[in-house]
Amino acid sequence: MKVKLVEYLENQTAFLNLDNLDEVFTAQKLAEVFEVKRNTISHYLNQLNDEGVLVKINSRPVYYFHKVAFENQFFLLQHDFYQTVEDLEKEKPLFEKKQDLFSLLIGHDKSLSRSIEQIKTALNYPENGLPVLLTGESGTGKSFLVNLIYKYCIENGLIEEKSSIITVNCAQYANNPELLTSNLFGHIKGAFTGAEESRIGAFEAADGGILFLDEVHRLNAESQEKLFTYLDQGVIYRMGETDTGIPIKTRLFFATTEELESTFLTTFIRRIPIQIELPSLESRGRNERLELVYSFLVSEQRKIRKKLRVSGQVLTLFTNGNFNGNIGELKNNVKVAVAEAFSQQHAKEEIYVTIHHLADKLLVNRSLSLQTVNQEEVVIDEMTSAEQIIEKTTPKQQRIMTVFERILTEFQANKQNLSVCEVQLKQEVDNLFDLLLFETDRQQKHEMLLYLTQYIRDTFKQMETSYQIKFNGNSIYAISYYLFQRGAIKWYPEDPEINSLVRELETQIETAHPTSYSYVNRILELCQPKLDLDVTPMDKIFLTLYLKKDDWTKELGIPKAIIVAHGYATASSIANVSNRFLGKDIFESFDMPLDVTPQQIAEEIIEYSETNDISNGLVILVDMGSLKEIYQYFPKQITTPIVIMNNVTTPLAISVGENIQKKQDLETMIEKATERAPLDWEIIYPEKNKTKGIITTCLTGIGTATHISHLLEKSLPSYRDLRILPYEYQHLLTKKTEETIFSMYDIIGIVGTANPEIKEIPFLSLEELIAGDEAQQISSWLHNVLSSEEIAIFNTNIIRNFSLEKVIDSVTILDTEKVMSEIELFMRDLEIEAQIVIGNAQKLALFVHVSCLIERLIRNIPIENYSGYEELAQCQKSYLAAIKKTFSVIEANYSVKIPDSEIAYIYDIIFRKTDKLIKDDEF
Ligand SMILES: Nc1ncnc2c1ncn2[C@@H]1O[C@H](COP(=O)(O)OP(=O)(O)OP(=O)(O)O)[C@@H](O)[C@H]1O
Repeated sequence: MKVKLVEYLENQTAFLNLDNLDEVFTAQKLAEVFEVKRNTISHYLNQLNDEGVLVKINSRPVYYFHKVAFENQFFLLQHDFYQTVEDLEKEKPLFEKKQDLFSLLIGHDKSLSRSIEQIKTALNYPENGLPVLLTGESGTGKSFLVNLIYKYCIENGLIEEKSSIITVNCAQYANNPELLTSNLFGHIKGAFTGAEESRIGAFEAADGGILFLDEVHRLNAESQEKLFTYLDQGVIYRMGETDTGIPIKTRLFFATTEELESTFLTTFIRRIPIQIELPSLESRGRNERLELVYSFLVSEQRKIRKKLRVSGQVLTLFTNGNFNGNIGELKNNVKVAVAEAFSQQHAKEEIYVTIHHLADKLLVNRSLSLQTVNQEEVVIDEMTSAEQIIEKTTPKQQRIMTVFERILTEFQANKQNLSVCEVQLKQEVDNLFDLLLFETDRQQKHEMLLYLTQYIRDTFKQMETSYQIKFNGNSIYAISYYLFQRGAIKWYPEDPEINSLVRELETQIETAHPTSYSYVNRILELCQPKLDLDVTPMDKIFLTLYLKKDDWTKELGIPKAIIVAHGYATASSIANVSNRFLGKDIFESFDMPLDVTPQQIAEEIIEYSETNDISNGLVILVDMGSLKEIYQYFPKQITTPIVIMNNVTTPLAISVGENIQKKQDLETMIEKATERAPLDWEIIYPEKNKTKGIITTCLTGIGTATHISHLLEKSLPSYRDLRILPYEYQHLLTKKTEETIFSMYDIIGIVGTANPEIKEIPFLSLEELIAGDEAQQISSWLHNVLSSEEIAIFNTNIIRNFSLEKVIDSVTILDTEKVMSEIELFMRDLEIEAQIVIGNAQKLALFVHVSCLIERLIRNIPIENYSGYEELAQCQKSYLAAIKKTFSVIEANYSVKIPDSEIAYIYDIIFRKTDKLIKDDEF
């Protein structure tokens, strides 16, 4: 009875109207429906309310409805009990989710969102829509998608309800091409031996509906020809009929698992304007794979009708497994595992799926050894939906969404003028991040969180080195927690009005804080591939508002100031209060563990000074400990005066901050501070001897520069007196030795993929290093740093570590062997096409550059600007065209598109290196 009652209410709730609540939701009416006493029903209803299954509205009469069904249909509810409908309506979000049939597709809001947009465009195209070709490996959901399209067409009145969807799998007719033609186009009597009657084919059967040709690359010649006639003229000819064509209106969908390079497909593709590639399971994000697993488990639970408990390890293996048969194979594996568990435990109340029920293949999978995120086990009963499981594992998501909605509402209410409401928006974001910081239990050693924090920390370090900035220590945690909690948020406004509101806000934020915005973009760009992020404008808005600072730039001409204190938030709160009081972000803060040693404090400060422009001095406020102890660890490379003061308090920080703002000299500042209260202080003046450093750099960004630096570090026998410093190429190129790094270190050389042309500093190109001829050059830089034995070791290591394979292997995630053979092919084609001979050095450079380039394209972060492109394009049209043409090998193999800017960089590598600009007419 109780189960029936839930089922009944679940169905009814889907039709609930809050403005006019139906009496089927009252105990009275339900008692009538179930033909039991009102008291009995009331008892069950209240019990189900206590269990959180039903929501109760305590008005007159009292209403009960199904919570999950309500949430699926309308909006999320925070409680199970409300005094009135109005109370409940207060939780109604500003922007309701719009559902359509395609939302049944997992990935509709992620990997498939662009494809669904394209499909809708094709379907709604005037007259009869446009034909669409779906490509993708087996099991990626091509048939599933076409069936949904059919339902969508009916639901939206694009085709009539009675019209059909006809599917023909062309591969099934491999041995009987005639039959395929006849089945598709029909035949007239006598068309071939045995054709005793005229027959219609699939085209005619699908007239007014949808025709889906699966494995279309197996179409025989005759059918191809007939298909082209249909595509060009809209008529078909039955077999044996040449005169009268039959006009047909069917919406055509094709699918193929083949690469689009066979001759037939090439001719065919020209006639099909829309091609959609369905992503392989592996290329879908982790969250999306998890969603698929949950939804398959839920549907299995519905079949066995028993409580299903699934171990975390099983979920991890399903999510990370290697399934060549993609979603189809994953689905089968889930089915088999549940069936296996069920057959062993069918007498039990609850079926527990563990790794013992998995196919062996899954267990030998590499994923088991990968220390990736471990899922928590889930329990699924008849009331659990896949969305619920996802939601349960990520409860804070809702808050993030609510804050985002509030921000949008605020922005809208202020006539979309950021300058008027920025303070409130910033406040909202700060509160949210504070909440995430304080409510996310740091002890909760969630693998994912640890991984995220570590990765964000590394990313920040990278950014700090390349941009010479310093992030607040807390922001590493705040951003990691944000990304952790935000996880798989699916909500992204589909409503065009809200969408444009979001864009408008993003644009205004970008205009108001271009530097912070560009840092945020860079952070997200660096994190996106590693963290499986689905970056939305919401992230950019949140993070820019959170991180924005007025003094990212260096031209303030005042000393930098930091507060270092023991305790979880002591330093950051003094810094926060002081900065707010001073109206400027004067202080950075370092929260140190209680047991930190003076040496660690010194190291933290040294690191800060390495990555920040401290040429105007550095003021350090600490809370305790002997200053002498701290500064004895300061190395020789400090080139600027440093002030250290002890016993930091908020009033002291404010006083120092005020003097910093007034640009007082350091001695005066100390004098003023000591007037307030006695305190210990020290000033350290710089010595001349700086630590030596080698810069690594790369045209294509700091990522590759960092990889190169690791290889160099690995080659060094000791790392004591030499630092390897990855650095942004563009900064070196424009600022040369004015960059702070040169005042911090005695730079003895630069290694990289492009020469930043700094006169005073020797440069060694990566390809020279790989070629090995110039290895001595780098060791000659090291004479004063390493002993001769160490140099010998270094030389051997360099030869080993800088082999071409090693370099490519370490700079990209690609399959080195495969990518090398493709680049080789590309270079050969290019030599033929452009009638040139590419020198060995350029070849080495191309190997490294192009493999990084392929990876960038796969990750969708190409370099999009190339200064002077117009001019280059005019003078070197044919060479650029030749590169572009030969590059199509790589484009096709990786399904990527290469932008003109990247072509220009390749041009540079091949031609500019030789320093002779070849005129087009020589070509
Ligand atoms: N986006 C999706 N969301 C939920 N289920 C999906 C999705 N895509 C595919 N599936 C499921 O995966 C299974 C395999 O999909 P489908 O048979 O459509 O693949 P296919 O690409 O047509 O494969 P083949 O080329 O082998 O015919 C289907 O049972 C479908 O239920």
